[in-house]
Formats: sequence, structure tokens, C-alpha cells
Amino acid sequence: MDWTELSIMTTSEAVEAVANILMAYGATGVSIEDAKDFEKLKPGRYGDHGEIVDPKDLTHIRQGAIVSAYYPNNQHIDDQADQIATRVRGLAKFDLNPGPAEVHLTPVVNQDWQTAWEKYYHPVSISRFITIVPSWEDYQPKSTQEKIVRLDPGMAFGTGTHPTTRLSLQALEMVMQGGESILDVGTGSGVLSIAAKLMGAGEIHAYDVDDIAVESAEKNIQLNPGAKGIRVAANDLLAGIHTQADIVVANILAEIIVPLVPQAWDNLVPGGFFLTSGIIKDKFETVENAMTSQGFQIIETLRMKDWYGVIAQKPKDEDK
Ligand SMILES: C[S@@+](CC[C@H](N)C(=O)[O-])C[C@H]1O[C@@H](n2cnc3c(N)ncnc32)[C@H](O)[C@@H]1O
Repeated sequence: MDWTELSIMTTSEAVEAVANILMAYGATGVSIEDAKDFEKLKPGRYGDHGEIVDPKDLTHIRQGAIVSAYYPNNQHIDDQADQIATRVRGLAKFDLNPGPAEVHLTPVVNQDWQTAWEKYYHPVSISRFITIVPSWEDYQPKSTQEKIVRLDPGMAFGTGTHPTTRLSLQALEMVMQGGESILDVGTGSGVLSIAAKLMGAGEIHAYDVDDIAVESAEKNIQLNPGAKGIRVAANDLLAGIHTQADIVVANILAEIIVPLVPQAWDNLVPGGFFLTSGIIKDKFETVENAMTSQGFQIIETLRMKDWYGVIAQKPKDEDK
């Protein structure tokens, strides 16, 4: 697949908001180069091939921040570039300095994408129990309870750093007790399935509409011996899937969650959980309405920055 990189020059304070805008336009990944991040780097493994590099020698921006997102060419993001720049400039209304908010569009070859992640991606502690570690980093768990998810996200979404992935992982931690069967819809790098397996899940089926994600999830499962047995396949949401799982988890944009709601209902056991994330604030009500109209009970709403996650439950037969 061919991609376009859309980059916006902004300020450190606005990076999260700009990233959210780019995700709302359907980016499947965002990378942030923030001058402030480089101030904190110590000499270590930052080279493209893991070589030891002094951060002083890295070429990087000295002020402000650049947020870059990647869009498949068939999405014609160039037609929406002016709109995106206007929304970024509009952040001033929320007391965020948008900076120059200039948009640059560049065609991307697959290799460049890979390198972008590798430069700025380091171990991330998601919760007390889960740490996501890039496959090329040496990392020792700090306690016997810490579960390490090794990932090489490549071109698939899901480094663990995005608030929507964190919300999904937190929701899994909240409902899982061990042994659950899980359907992971929009698996991306496979991060949620791998973490769920390490947390003691039973059978897991992971689906993604993008073949690159399927390939990446399969590779990442191989990197984690404790995650053996997860089945990955290309599929559009849960179309054609007829099973009875304990949990359906989906970190996908709100527009895509809405058609998933009836499919999740059909594929869940009574009492099963539907965990969703990827819902931007102003779309939350739409998703909530779709779930409650279907019959789901909203158990908990999770929030991180402008993103929402929902823990919903299909009522048990005796609750009907
Ligand atoms: C935001 S990413 C989530 C990745 C990962 N699960 C995580 O939590 O970090 C959404 C994923 O959903 C996939 N996706 C989008 N539309 C889909 C559809 N209709 N059916 C299946 N997967 C879809 C995308 O390819 C992408 O990998």
C-alpha cells in the first residue's frame, strides 16, 4: 500500500491535541518529534540499527514539535489538508498555542515509516503489570509480576503509547479474571491480544481489515513466547464470524464501532463484555446510544485526554 505523510509544525503544548485531530481524520499512526523530548535523552541506542548514539549527534528539531501522521493514498488526505490546518489553528480557542500550523505532505515509502517508529519508540509502562518494549530494546522486568509485551509495530497501529490503546488495555485489566475467550477487532500490531494472553486469556481470535496489520500481529505474536496460540485473520469487523466469546475488544474510530455493535452483541455470551476505545469526545454519545439501543449496559466509561473508552456488558439471561 502507498502512503502519504502529513506533517504539521506546532508547539510542545499542542502535540496531543494535534495528534487527536490527525487521528480523527483517520490516521492509522502518529509520530511526534518534540524538541523537548531530545533535551531528556541520554546516550544510548537510538540508531536505526540499535547502535550506540549520543543524542547530541542526532539531527532533530531544536524548537517546537512536528506531528506526523500516515494516511493510505486512497484516502486522498491532500484534499483535507487545508481543513486540518484550520482545525489546528483553531486550538488557540482552547488556549493552546498551535504554532505555525503549516502542513507538509510527503509520499512515504515503507522503509521510512519503519525508521520513524524506531527512532522515537522506547519501553512504555502502561499499568502496574504491563510494559510494552520495542523488540530491539534490552529491558529487564522490574518485578516478577511485570508482564512484558515485545512489539515491533512496523506499519501497524498499536505501539501502546496512544491513549486509545492504553484505555483498551486498562479495560481488559479491569474485566479479565483469566481463561476468557476474546475477539480482538482491529488488532493492528496485535498489542491487545498479546497483553490479554499474557494476562491469562483463553482462546483469542484477532482480526484486522488491513493485511499489513495481520502480518505485523503475527510477527509480534512470534516475538512473545507467552502469547502462543492467538489466531490472526483478515476480516472486516466481525462480518461472517459466528461464535460466542466472553469479551469483544475493539479500539477503532467511533464511526466504525457503530456498525460493530450488533455484530459484537451476536458474538458475545450473555454476561460477556464489549470493550471499546478510539472514541473521540464529540462522538461518544453516538456510540453510547448505539450500545444502549442494542441492549448493552454501560458499566464504566474510561477517559484519557479527549479519548473515551467504554466497558459495556451484554446482560446475563437472568437480568433480562
Ligand atoms: C486504532 S488501531 C488499533 C490497533 C490496536 N488494537 C491498538 O489498540 O493499539 C485500529 C485498527 O483497526 C483496523 N480496522 C479499521 N477498520 C476495520 C474494519 N472495518 N475491520 C477490521 N479492522 C479494522 C485498522 O486497520 C487498525 O489496525
